Amino acid sequence: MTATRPRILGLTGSIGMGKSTVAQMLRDLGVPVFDADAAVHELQGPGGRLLPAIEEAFPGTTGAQGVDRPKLGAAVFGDREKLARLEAIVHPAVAEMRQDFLQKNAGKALIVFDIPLLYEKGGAQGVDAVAVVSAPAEAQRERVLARPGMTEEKFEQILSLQVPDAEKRARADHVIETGTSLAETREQVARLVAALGSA
Ligand SMILES: CC(C)(COP(=O)(O)OP(=O)(O)OC[C@H]1O[C@@H](n2cnc3c(N)ncnc32)[C@H](O)[C@@H]1O)[C@@H](O)C(=O)NCCC(=O)NCCS
Ligand SMILES: Nc1ncnc2c1ncn2[C@@H]1O[C@H](COP(=O)(O)OP(=O)(O)OP(=O)(O)O)[C@@H](O)[C@H]1O
Repeated sequence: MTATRPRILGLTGSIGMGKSTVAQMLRDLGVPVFDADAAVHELQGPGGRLLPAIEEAFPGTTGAQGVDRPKLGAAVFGDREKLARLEAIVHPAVAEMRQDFLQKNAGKALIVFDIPLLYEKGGAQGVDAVAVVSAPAEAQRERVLARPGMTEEKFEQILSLQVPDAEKRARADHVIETGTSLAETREQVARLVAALGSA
C-alpha cells in the first residue's frame, strides 16, 4: 500500500512581490500554509533556540529581544560568506519545522510551503508544483522602498542575491500576478486552489 500525503504547493517570489499577501489569501480559503519567514522569526525571536549559535557567529547581534534584525541584515546582506554562515545555522532548523508541519497536516489534500528562497536554495525538489508571485519591477521597487528602514542600497543588495523574477516566472508551474488589484489576485488564487484540489 502506498502512503498518501498532501499535495504540496511551493509558494515563492522575490522581495516585495506580494507573497505574504497571497499566503494570507490561501489561508482564507482554508489551505494550511507553512510560513518559512515566520519560522525564522520564531527561531530568532526572544528565547529563540538559534540565539546562542547566532551570537557566537555574529557577536553583538542578539539580545533580550532576540536577533537585532537590522544589525544582522547589515552584517550579512553585503557579504556572501557571512550570509552563507547564517544560512547554515538557520536553514536546517527551518527544514525541521517544515517536516513537523507536514506531519501535522498529513490528512489534508493540499498544503502550501511559503518559501521565499525556494529557487535560490533548491527547495523546488520537495514540492509537487511551484507558484510564483510576480509584479512589474516598478511596482516591486515602489512597495519595497516604502518600507521603514529600507534603502536603495539594501534593496539592490537583496535583489542581487535572488534569482531574477523573469527566471522564476519561466521555471514556475503557476504565476500569480500581483501587479493588478487585490481582488483580481484573490480570484487567481481561488482558481488555482480549485484546480489543485481544495484543502
Ligand atoms: C538577516 C535577517 C536577520 C534580516 O532580517 P530582516 O527582517 O531585516 O529582513 P527579512 O528577513 O524580511 O528579509 C528581507 C528580504 O531579504 C530576503 N532574504 C532574507 N534572507 C535572504 C537570503 N539568505 N538570501 C537572499 N535573500 C534573502 C527575504 O526573502 C526578503 O525578501 C534575516 O533575513 C535572516 O535571518 N536571513 C537568513 C535566513 C533566511 O535565509 N531567511 C529567508 C528565508 S527562510
Ligand atoms: N494585487 C496585489 N497582490 C498582492 N499584494 C498587493 C497587491 N496590490 C498591492 N499589494 C501590496 O503589495 C505589498 C506586498 O507585500 P508583501 O508583504 O505581501 O510582499 P512579500 O513578497 O511577502 O515581501 P517580502 O518577500 O519582502 O517579505 C502589500 O502591501 C500589498 O498590500
